[in-house]
Amino acid sequence: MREIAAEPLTAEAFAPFGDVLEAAGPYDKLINEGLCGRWHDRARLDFGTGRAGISIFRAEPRALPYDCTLLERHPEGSQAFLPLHQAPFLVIVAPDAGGQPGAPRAFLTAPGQGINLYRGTWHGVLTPLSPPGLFAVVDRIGEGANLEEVRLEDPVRVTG
Ligand SMILES: NC(=O)N[C@@H](O)C(=O)O
Ligand code: NI
Repeated sequence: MREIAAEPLTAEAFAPFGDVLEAAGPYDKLINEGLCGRWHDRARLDFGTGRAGISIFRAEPRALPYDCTLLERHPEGSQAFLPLHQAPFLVIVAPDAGGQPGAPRAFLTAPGQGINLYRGTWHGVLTPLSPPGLFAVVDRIGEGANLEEVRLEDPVRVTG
């Protein structure tokens, strides 16, 4: 069993895997009569031959240390997880290594952060760490297979 420590999620560290969505730094536009900041167009969405869909996920909370036994990717589209709460959640990603996941990395979100996984990024499934585990998910709706799963021969234990 490999062991890795979860890192704080930052846009820089996550850049090879996707976007971090947060109201951080100066807003791009002030709208609604000056009553709303807009952090504009902050994610690289890609739905290939499909279309964008918004779904609601209610995922069972897990606990740290967390044993990750499966990684997956969506070859046909990006996937964004936008928490409908302010609780941190766990994000596990990995680079591609010849069509298989490479060395995994784990990130702990700050309250209010969401993520957008780039099309084809290896990742663990949605992993909340506290109830209610509610998220809006923006991903591809379309024909054809869009899920590749790899069960890890050497699971990864993620510590806090
Ligand atoms: N399968 C599904 O809709 N969700 C996963 O892709 C996930 O990353 O949680
Ligand atoms: Ni996924």
